[in-house]
Amino acid sequence: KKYELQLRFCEEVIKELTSPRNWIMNQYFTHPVDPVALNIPTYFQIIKKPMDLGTVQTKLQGNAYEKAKDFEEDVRLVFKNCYKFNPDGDYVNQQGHALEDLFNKKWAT
Ligand SMILES: Cc1ccc(Nc2c(-c3ccc(O)cc3)nc3c(C)cccn23)cc1
Repeated sequence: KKYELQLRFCEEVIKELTSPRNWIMNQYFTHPVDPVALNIPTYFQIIKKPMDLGTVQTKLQGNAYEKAKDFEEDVRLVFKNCYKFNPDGDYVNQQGHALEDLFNKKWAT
């Protein structure tokens, strides 16, 4: 029972993070980074564990997360990758922090 409730909460949170209402912030994080499209050939040398919020949502729907902690870890990996690749002050970095703030607010409730 407890597990289903946790899972439903994760669904609510990922829905909010990927909502078109938050497109300004989340557009960089809802799909896997495409190093060819973005002309960043070194991306996979810098980012060893790529992750994006679309993949998190697919994993959640496919029951790939044993517990909420595993879900949280993947969400935080998206932000960690963003800060590693996009230097402090860069626009995409700032959008990552803004989206992470939203996540922390929802996750803490
Ligand atoms: C030359 C250059 C510099 C910065 C970026 N960042 C960036 C990223 C990105 C997101 C998450 C992430 O972990 C890494 C990169 N996504 C984008 C998009 C969708 C458009 C423009 C820039 N974007 C792209 C190319």
